[in-house]
Amino acid sequence: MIYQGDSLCPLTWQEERLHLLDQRWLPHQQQIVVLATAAEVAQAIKDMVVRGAPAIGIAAAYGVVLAAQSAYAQAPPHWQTIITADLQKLAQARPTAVNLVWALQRMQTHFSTIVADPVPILLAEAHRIHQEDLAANHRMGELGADLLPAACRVLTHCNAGALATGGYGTALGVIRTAHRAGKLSQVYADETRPWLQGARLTAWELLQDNIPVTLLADNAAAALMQQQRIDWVIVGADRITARGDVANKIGTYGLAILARQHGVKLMVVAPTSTIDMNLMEGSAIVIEERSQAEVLTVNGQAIAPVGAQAWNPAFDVTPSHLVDVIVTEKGVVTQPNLERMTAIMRS
Ligand SMILES: CSC[C@@H](O)[C@@H](O)C(=O)COP(=O)(O)O
Repeated sequence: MIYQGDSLCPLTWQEERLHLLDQRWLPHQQQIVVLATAAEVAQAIKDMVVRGAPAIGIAAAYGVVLAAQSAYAQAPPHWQTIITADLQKLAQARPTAVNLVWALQRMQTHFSTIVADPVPILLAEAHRIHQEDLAANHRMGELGADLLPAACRVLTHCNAGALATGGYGTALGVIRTAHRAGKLSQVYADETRPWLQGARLTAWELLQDNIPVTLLADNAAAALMQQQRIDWVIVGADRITARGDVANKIGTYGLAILARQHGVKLMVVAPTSTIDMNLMEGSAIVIEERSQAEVLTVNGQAIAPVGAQAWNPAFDVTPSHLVDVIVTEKGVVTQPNLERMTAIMRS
């Protein structure tokens, strides 16, 4: 297991290498993968060894350090030209989470000022991106928990926890803080088919912190809300547009509709690095489609007849009018729209 201070963390930089806690094998095995090249980092992001929007961004930042390390060793004056292909590989690893290109752009802002060995400067920036994300999560945890009533019953979807971020988590950061404050009476987690982030990662992560969790098959959420057993749905995001439309794990949109129908509130918790002010409409967000095998098999075992096909979008888009509140590290946006999103980004 990897820790940042007292926070579980999916990745760390040690001895000039990126170490990842391999999320494909949790909760049964805790394997660490050690990566030495940017191409390996891009592949690890594609394969979901590391996943979750902020964690993907942080991993990509360290990927740039690995690219620069190798390019500078090869031909010092030409390192920036040599790493172009690596930067492209990293940028294309997964399309939906904007944190990936956000982190790459942030790393590249230093390129024009670097005159000698780029590694110390780029490594310092990657560490900063990581630490800022951790701090943002703690802040969002406080802001989000403040919005919850006493004895609150919450439902979360996918894994927007320490494992998906630089540590502590976004949606799970709010749940952690609220739990510590004694404000939660029940935490439900959707199993989150097909990759089972909820069953495998969220349930594991919460139990590591001794936070009791009740797992739901995704299709049980409607009945739970109908029985008035949920007060807030709390989720993370992969990309939020300028008017507040939210791309997040497939199934979030369905939960948002259910929540509105049953008078349940929807909270989206995401750092400003997840907000893409260049896009207005959620329909413009590129939604990753993953392999059919993720739906047709479980643990490598077929669960459907040979010949069945599957559609496997990794994310969906929830329109802003179904979102009650977006919590960022800069503050809270209620009933998000362009004006309010612009104001928070400028604050
Ligand atoms: C803080 S993580 C926010 C999102 O990235 C999370 O909710 C999510 O959808 C993760 O999807 P994944 O496909 O596991 O990378």
